[in-house]
Amino acid sequence: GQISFTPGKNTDELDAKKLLEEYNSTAEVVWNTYTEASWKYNTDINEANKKEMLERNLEMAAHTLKYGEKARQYDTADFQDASVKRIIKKLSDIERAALPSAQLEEYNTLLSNMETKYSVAEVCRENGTCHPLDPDLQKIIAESRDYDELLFAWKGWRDASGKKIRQDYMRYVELANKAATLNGHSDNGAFWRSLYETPTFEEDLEMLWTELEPLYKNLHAYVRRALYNKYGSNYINLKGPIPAHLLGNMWAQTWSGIMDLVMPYPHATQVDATPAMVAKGWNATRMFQESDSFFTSLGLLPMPKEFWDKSMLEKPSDGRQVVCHASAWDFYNRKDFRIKQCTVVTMDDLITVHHEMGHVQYFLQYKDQPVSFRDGANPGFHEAIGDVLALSVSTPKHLQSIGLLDKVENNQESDINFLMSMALDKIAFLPFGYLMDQWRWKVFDGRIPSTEYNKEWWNLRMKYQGLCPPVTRTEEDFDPGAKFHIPANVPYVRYFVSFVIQFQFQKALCDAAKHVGPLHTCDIYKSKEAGKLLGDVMKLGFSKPWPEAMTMITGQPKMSAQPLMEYFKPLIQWLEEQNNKNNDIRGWPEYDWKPSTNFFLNFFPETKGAMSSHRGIYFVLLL
Ligand SMILES: C[C@H](N[C@H](C(=O)O)[C@@H]1CCCN1C(=O)[C@@H](N)CC(=O)O)C(=O)N1CCC[C@H]1C(=O)O
Ligand SMILES: [Zn+2]
Repeated sequence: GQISFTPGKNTDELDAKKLLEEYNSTAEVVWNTYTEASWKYNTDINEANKKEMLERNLEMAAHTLKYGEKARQYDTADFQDASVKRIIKKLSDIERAALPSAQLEEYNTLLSNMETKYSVAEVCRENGTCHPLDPDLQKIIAESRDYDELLFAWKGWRDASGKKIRQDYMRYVELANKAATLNGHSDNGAFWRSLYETPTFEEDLEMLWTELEPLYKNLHAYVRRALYNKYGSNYINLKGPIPAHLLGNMWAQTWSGIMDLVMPYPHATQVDATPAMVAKGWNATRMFQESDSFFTSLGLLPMPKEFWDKSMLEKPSDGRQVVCHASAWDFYNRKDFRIKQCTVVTMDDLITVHHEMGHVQYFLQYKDQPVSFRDGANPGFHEAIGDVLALSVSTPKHLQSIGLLDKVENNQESDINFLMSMALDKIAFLPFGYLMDQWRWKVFDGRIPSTEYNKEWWNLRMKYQGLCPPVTRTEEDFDPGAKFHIPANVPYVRYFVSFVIQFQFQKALCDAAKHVGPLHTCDIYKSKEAGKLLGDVMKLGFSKPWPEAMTMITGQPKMSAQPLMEYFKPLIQWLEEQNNKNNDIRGWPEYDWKPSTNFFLNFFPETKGAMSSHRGIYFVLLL
């Protein structure tokens, strides 16, 4: 047929293949050098390490620019090799390397400053003790049942973190958008969405949310009732939003921290393995070994020696400042893979261990792909792997088999207890996973101007999560900046995608493992068939469009909420009955209700406990 080509473009496929070989071998060296410098900075925050990391980042950008410009010379329309076409297309988007060098330096400096401010932020009491997020403030938010102590941690963290990066963030948005437009995108949000290669991506997400919202509203109503029983009508309105600091997590993104307040049947099987982990002297290494054993039980790959030698599995006690937010690292030399996690010995962190180990398993499985393909089929796939295995590990049966639960019964009440604990993480998360990038996409495309950053943040928190701030917020605040992924410039809708597809994967793997019975009781431990399904998809990396990978696992190419709804079916019915029995409405129509605020405590949190003393009275006299 007619040979089509763009005048002046190179259509020589062999040429292109040679270019890609050169790109791949040089990229491994440049990316490895940068990643080592980034690791050094993340595990020892100081000016020297920051300087080195920024320099290596510029070298990496120069490499991206050089090969990006070469890649753009090709017209691949008539190429035979689909992989060559796919890599040329990916290289042609050079992201931040498109910025003029002065702006690239400014951009990289902004990013490292924002992430550092977040990572070193702490909240100090009047008596001089200061609390970092990890582990102090997270522990208070998860364990305290004192409304004002929770407010101290919640407000303190936002004052110490988000508030401090608002200016940086405004400039970051400008530069991120400039880089995106220089690469042909309308804005940075459009660039982020393009990674899914799905023209109907936003509509697909909205449809999934529409299907899942009723589950969330039933859970929200039930939890609101439990919090009403605990904190009373001054602080909880049964027809209104829930104050955001009462859900057991600093961002109210998962609610398993308040399982004790919502436990359906206190006398049936317990589900929290934390006490047993502590009693049996588990430490971080033990938690990672347990996870490694689960992966290898499926026939997947063990962690290499470098992983155990070079990872940072606990918060250092030698005074070094580190980025504590857990993360998994690929060093792009096919040998070196690490996790950095300030691990604490809790069930919640055992789940995070599996999440991070899922990333490293993916790194290991695709390590022999060209660097351009060393990514998830889509970002949601990368987030789902570890969580799928954690669905099996979390079952009471599996926890008992590893000595973390003693009494396990097979009855309806125990089932409901288990499903409630899972719903507090998986269903509670959905609106948060969805709203994070709803906010950012609107910031990038200009629908949210910087004068309304915080107002629109709380509008979305109200609309999707049915939460309200416990104290008045203004545009002096910057609450989105109090969540790691915002200063760290990490997209978030990947987690919403993951929380949906991980149940599709679980259903498919449980079928492969010949599981019989309800989906929520499935434990794929030791199933080589399940492991093969997952391993074969991970080996592909980013080499094929994700619907092909989805079809390899589930037999069909689309995201679907059905398996998640099947998994939680028994609980959804139970919640409906409970909410009807309590005559509780679903939703928060009294959206402008506010919890009562104790004036002194909001402005003088240290006066907590000193209220009855002279100071309080003195203040009144002053007034
Ligand atoms: C605890 C977890 N840390 C992230 C993750 O593991 O995704 C870290 C930080 C940002 C990216 N990242 C990586 O490790 C990447 N290098 C992985 C990759 O290679 O793509 C995290 O942030 N989570 C887990 C559930 C919800 C969310 C949260 O806690 O809000
Ligand atoms: Zn992840």
